Amino acid sequence: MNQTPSAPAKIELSHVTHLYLSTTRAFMAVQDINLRVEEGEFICMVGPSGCGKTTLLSLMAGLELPTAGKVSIDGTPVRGTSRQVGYMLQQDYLFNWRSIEDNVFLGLDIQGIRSRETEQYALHLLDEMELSDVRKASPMQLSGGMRQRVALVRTLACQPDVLLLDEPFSALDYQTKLKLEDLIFSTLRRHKKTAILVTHDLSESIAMGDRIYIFSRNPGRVSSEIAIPPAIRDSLPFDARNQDGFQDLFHRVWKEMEVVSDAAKGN
Ligand SMILES: Nc1ncnc2c1ncn2[C@@H]1O[C@H](COP(=O)(O)OP(=O)(O)OP(=O)(O)O)[C@@H](O)[C@H]1O
Repeated sequence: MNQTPSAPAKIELSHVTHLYLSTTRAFMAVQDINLRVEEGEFICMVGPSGCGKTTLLSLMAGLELPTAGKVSIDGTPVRGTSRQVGYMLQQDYLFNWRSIEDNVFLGLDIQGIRSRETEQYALHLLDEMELSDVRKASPMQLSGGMRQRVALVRTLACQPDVLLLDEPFSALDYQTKLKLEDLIFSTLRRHKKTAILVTHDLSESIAMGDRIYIFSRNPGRVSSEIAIPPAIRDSLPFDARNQDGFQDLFHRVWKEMEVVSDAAKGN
C-alpha cells in the first residue's frame, strides 16, 4: 500500500478473459476483468457460485494462462507458477503419514529451497501459529483448525509475497473460523503479505478485507468494488464486526449480491 499510483501494482489484471476449451465447447468463465492490487493489500473476492473466482486465482497463480488480456505481478506478466505466489485451498492436503513439521518441510523440498535457515523459519512460523507442541504429531491427531494453520505455515514457509486463499475457512466450525480469521489476518499483516481471499461469507469479506470485489456471472465480470473504511479495516476481524458502519456495509454488500444473483438467474 506504500506504492505511488504510477508504480507497477503487486497484482494487475488487465482486460482478462478466460475460456475453458473442451472438444465439444468453449466456455467463457470470465470476461474483461480489470483489477489492481497494491503491495500489502488484503483483497476479498465474493460473488455467486460459478462467477469465476477460482479461475481468477488460478490465473494469478499461473496455473492457467488467460485466453486474452494480461495478468502481471510486480509489472511482469505471469507465465507459469512461481515461488512468489502461495496458494492455499479449502482442503489442507496434509499427508497423515508425515509429522506436522515434515509436512511443512515438504513444501520447502518441493520448491528446492530446504536449508537449515528455511527450516528454522518454518519452525518459527509453527511457533507463531501456536503449533510448536504438535510439530512431531501426525495430522490425524489435529483438529480442522489446527490442520488449516499447518497448511498456512507450509505455504508461508516458502516465503511467497502473494497469498491466494480459496475459501480456507469454509470447512471449519464457526468459533474456530472466527479465531483463525484473527490469527491469519494478524500473521499476514505482520509479514506484510499481499493477500487475495475468496469467500462466500460476506461478513468475513468485510471483516478481513481492505477492499472487496463483487463479481457477477455468465460470464464472470467485476460488478463493483467496495473500499472498507479504516476503523473496520484496521481492527482484527472479530472486533471489526462490532465497529460502527459494519452492519451498513453488510447490507450494502448483501444487496449487491442479490442484484448479481438475480441477474444470473435471469430475473
Ligand atoms: N476446467 C474447467 N473446464 C470447464 N469449465 C470450467 C473449468 N473450471 C471451471 N469451469 C467453469 O467456469 C466457471 C467459473 O468457475 P470457478 O470455479 O472459477 O467459479 P467460482 O466463482 O470459483 O465458483 P464457486 O464459488 O462455486 O467455487 C463455472 O461455470 C465452472 O463450471
